[in-house]
Amino acid sequence: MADVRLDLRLAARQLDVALDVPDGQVVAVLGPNGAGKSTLLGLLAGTLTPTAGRVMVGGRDVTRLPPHRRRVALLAQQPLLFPHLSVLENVAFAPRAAGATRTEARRLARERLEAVGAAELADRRPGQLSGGQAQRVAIARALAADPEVLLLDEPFAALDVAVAPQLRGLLREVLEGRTALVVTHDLVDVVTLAGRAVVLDAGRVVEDRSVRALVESPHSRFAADLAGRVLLEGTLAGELPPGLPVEGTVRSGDAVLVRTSLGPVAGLWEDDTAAGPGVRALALVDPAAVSLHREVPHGSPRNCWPVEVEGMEPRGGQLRVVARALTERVTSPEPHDGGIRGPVDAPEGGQGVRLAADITPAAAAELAVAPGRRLWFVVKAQQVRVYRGH
Ligand SMILES: Nc1ncnc2c1ncn2[C@@H]1O[C@H](COP(=O)(O)OP(=O)(O)OP(=O)(O)O)[C@@H](O)[C@H]1O
Repeated sequence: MADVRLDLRLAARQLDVALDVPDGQVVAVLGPNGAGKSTLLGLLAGTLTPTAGRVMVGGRDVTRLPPHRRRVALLAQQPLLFPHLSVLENVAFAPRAAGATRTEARRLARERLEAVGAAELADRRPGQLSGGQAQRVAIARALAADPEVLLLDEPFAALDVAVAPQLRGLLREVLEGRTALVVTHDLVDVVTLAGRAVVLDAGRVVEDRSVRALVESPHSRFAADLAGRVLLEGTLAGELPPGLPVEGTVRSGDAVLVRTSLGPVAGLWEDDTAAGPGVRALALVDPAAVSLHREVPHGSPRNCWPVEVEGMEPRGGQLRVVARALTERVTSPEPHDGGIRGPVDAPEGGQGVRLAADITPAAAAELAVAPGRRLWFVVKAQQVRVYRGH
């Protein structure tokens, strides 16, 4: 195994990424469509050539080396096996190309097939394999090349959901202690395979943190979506809800207001660092903490957003209601309880912010939730986590 250090630009695709991956670390590479994930893997594997920069693998500069001399193996979404060769010959191909004798290459191929639970498939042709079997063979082939770095491009995307868990287990074993980059859109892959997550957007790294930190306190909308949360960006407001004993500097656990495109959002500052008005802040809303109402409810400090329902989808035993915020915004009107008195018009741009609430099917039926229906999304200030943005 080896570490990877890269600092690459590819002008034609507006990619500019620098990344160091220590020996033995598995990094999930995430980001929206067109962010540059596959381009990054292509540059590492050697199928694309950078405009500038370099790739180091274990201290070797491989930037100008052809793919087969990099010791970097790419496992693609489709297994891409040679159709005219048997499974054994497919796996033996890489060691053969690297100079092993026919006997030695075949012995190694059998060993690799054994390791991925596909020994009995050795004599078949790729056309006689299921999708999951073919992907096992592709894993064996990638390993047979004895790579120092493994690249995986959405390895389960083309597979039946029923097959993915077994292969994920296998891949987890295979990746143990290896240096690898895994491109995926799947949260399950991220948490089971990787310790670190890098989020790309428009060819740049926008987040680079531990998987745990990423899903707990996402900084990008993409990471928040992945973690099933709603992220509202803004700045800490200068004035605080009346009655709350917080002035000026804000410390962990304090009640705060964040000015967002939805208007002021009330939450709790949960950041190790103290902050003051004007600091860039992120408010994280857990859809499980959001309730739906026909009317604005009264009570403890709450954020209340009028919304128009867009749709619903099953989520565990719940229904996730996705809705767009409408313009005006109101929070509970009692002056004594620290709520923001309303109604308050949300600034331009607030309309259209997408919010989500997880409710029981019974509640959905009771409220007659359906696309186009106007309701109130309500979340207690105490359940909105606020932390520093970048
Ligand atoms: N073969 C190509 N020729 C020219 N431009 C391309 C090519 N493939 C991708 N691009 C462009 O390069 C940029 C990065 O694309 P890339 O495929 O790396 O994104 P991605 O993050 O892998 O997306 P996805 O999640 O959709 O696979 C995009 O702007 C895309 O339109």
